[in-house]
Amino acid sequence: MKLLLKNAYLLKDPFSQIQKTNLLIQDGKISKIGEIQEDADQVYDLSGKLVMPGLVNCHTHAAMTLMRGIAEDMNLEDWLNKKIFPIEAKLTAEHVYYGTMIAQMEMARKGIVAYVDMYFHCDSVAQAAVDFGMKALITRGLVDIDGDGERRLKENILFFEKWNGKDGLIEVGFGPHAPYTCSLKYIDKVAYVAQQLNAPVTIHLYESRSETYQLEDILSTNLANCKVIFAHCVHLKDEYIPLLAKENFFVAHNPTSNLKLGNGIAPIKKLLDHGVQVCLGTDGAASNNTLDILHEMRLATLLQKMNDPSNITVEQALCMATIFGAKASGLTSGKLQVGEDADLIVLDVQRPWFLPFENMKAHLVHSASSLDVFATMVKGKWIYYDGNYPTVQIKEIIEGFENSVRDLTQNNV
Ligand SMILES: CSC[C@H]1O[C@@H](n2cnc3c(O)ncnc32)[C@H](O)[C@@H]1O
Ligand SMILES: [Zn+2]
Repeated sequence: MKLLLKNAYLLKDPFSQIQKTNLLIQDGKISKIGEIQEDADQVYDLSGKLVMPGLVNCHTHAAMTLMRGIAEDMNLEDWLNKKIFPIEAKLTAEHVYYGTMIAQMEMARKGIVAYVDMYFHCDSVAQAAVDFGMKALITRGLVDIDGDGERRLKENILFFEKWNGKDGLIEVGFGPHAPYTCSLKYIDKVAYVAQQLNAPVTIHLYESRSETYQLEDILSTNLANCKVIFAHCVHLKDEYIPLLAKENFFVAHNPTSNLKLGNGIAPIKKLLDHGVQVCLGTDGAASNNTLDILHEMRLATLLQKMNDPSNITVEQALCMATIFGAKASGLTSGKLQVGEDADLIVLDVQRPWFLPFENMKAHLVHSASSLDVFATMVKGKWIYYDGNYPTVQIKEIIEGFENSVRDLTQNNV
């Protein structure tokens, strides 16, 4: 299958100049950029539109769309213990499928091509990603404080064997939840298994003020040898920052969730200055309440500028949302060049807030909103195009989602 995207403005990566050009996409990959004479099966005239690398959401719990708006104005501890955990105890595979589907529809609408998930009923998450055509690094959330950690780890291993690499869309990793729900011994064991399987790990770290464990202890486990995405890192002691500057470590910054749950602002400027690889996440829809990486990119940037506007540049912001997220997730390249998967988004830039055109990169960070996203493509397939979701039956999904919410909230509100 050959697709021709004609007359588009192209931003190949955060550091390149925008140029007007054409892209040929063949069998899911970018096969040519420039003058194209070849015939294609489908031709799209993208005059007035900008094509750029798709955004990556490096920390979420997709199915928590089911709990969006259910617990507002609470701190992390009460939010989790009083509201979220009791509802999650009732989750079924079917609920997670529909919750994940709705999350994916939202993310695709907002220009996200790939996400990193930590949750339960992972077969449902993976099935939803494959059915929708979105890329996902999926981890089984692992906890051992209740003595049932081994069973969960076995489940994660079986899930790895079944789904890792599926359709070039799915990567499977391991998700020890946090140092306050996992013993050091358990984190060590999970990381050992992940290392043997060459699988990535993601874990919540230093999200709230009450998290006072020692980073040296966490990094004395096998985690040090794994590719790890540390979500949050808000309450890091200064001396811990250099310990995270490693090729195999990434920090997923979730500014909206951190503010909304009253946890504060992560030291992103300091992390970047020390060479830590920072990417962006939304966290779940129950603590955000949107799944919008363009919004996170702008908020992250503004928060770091609070004391000094030179703290973070337009290019750094775009890198966090694209290339760094791509590298952290391992799902996509974050760049549009020949030979790469066609994981891209199309923005309608014929709007007053994208003028003057010359300063487009700044507009992408500081003026754009997700409503400017016109289309989203993963591996050469449109998963969102001008108001439509070509891969799914929207009515059936909304019905399944609404039934799931009804199941979960009966006798609970
Ligand atoms: C064990 S599966 C994932 C687990 O994480 C919970 N969760 C969602 N958001 C957060 C957050 O901000 N901090 C800590 N834990 C979070 C989710 O509800 C699942 O139980
Ligand atoms: Zn989280």
